[in-house]
Amino acid sequence: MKTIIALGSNSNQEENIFKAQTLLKQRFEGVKFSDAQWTEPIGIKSDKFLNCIGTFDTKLSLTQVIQCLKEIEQTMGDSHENHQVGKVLIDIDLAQYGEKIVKKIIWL
Ligand SMILES: Nc1nc2c(c(=O)[nH]1)N=C(CO)CN2
Repeated sequence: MKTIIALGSNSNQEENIFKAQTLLKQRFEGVKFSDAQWTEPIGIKSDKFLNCIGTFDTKLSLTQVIQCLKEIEQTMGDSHENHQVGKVLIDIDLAQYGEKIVKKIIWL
């Protein structure tokens, strides 16, 4: 299934986006990334976000893809506690799975 994901970080941004891209390449063969772009934080007071989009083709189900993205976030140390204080180490959202829009990307 053709899949679109959105990556974002507002803390140690360049390093965290790079690390997430590396982990995603290990999990999803052939994943391609857009250039990363700096964006103003939306909905929270924080440092700027570094955002990018990833696309890949997968045989995994929608639930499995979401689970896999969550595991990568956790591996990188992202947590609810950090989010509560406005710190997003890494956010990897499933935006589109096949024809299904799973989540609107707010910063686009
Ligand atoms: N510009 C921008 N703003 C955000 C983003 C994001 O990725 N980019 N993610 C959020 C939730 O994690 C909240 N606000």
